[in-house]
Amino acid sequence: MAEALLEIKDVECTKPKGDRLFTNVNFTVNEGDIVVIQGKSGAGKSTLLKCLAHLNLHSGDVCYRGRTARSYGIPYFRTRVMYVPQRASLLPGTPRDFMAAISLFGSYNQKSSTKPKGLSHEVVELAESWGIDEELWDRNWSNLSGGEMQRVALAIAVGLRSAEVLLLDEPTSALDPDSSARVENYLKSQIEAVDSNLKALVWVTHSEEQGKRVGTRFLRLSAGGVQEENAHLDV
Ligand SMILES: Nc1ncnc2c1ncn2[C@@H]1O[C@H](COP(=O)(O)OP(=O)(O)OP(=O)(O)O)[C@@H](O)[C@H]1O
Repeated sequence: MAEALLEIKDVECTKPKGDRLFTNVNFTVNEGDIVVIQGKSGAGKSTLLKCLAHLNLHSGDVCYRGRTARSYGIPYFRTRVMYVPQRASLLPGTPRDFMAAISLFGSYNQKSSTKPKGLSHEVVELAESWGIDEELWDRNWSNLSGGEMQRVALAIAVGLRSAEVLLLDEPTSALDPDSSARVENYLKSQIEAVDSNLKALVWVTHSEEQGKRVGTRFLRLSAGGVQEENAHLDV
């Protein structure tokens, strides 16, 4: 049986005003999984991803390879279980600044002999293969289009090769169908490749078609928790 990468146990989250958003969220993410999460608008899908990355207050446990985030140290944990936001426009500075900052966590794959400095080129090349000109790395995030932001943020998340699980929040919502297909195919190929650092994806999407194309498992989030379905859900 595949090793559990993430175990989510009794996760519950309340809104800032105290109303409960969701409770009783339990599921496991295994190597090779592309877990598609769907649910009504406002159900808390983005919030759930942030809880999994320890970016949002919650109760319950999220264990990565059998250990809590605190036992690893939260910054390190976040480089292994990495949240990729739908919009990176609120980040300060440029994508190049951001990549340098997260490289400083020293979280690149310890098994690899490649240092973060060398990885930068790989990240830029990956983004280039998705149509991102190198000039964009030195523009402020706020001056990139939505689709450019998404591709740059994804290229950093994948190309740094520190993450084993990516938490993808509608990662291609601003992309045209061709760009979206390129990103989907690349991510799927990474999960299928035996030598890839990337082992699983948790993917929030509103697109039924995209869910069918990428998903290996399907969860629906509601206030009472997540429901796993054998086949793709109709939204
Ligand atoms: N910082 C915040 N302050 C107050 N309320 C918030 C905050 N963040 C999220 N919410 C509320 O929590 C609920 C869940 O939001 P969330 O973005 O997680 O839902 P979602 O399922 O991802 O929605 P969508 O499908 O529309 O993107 C919404 O009612 C939202 O207004």
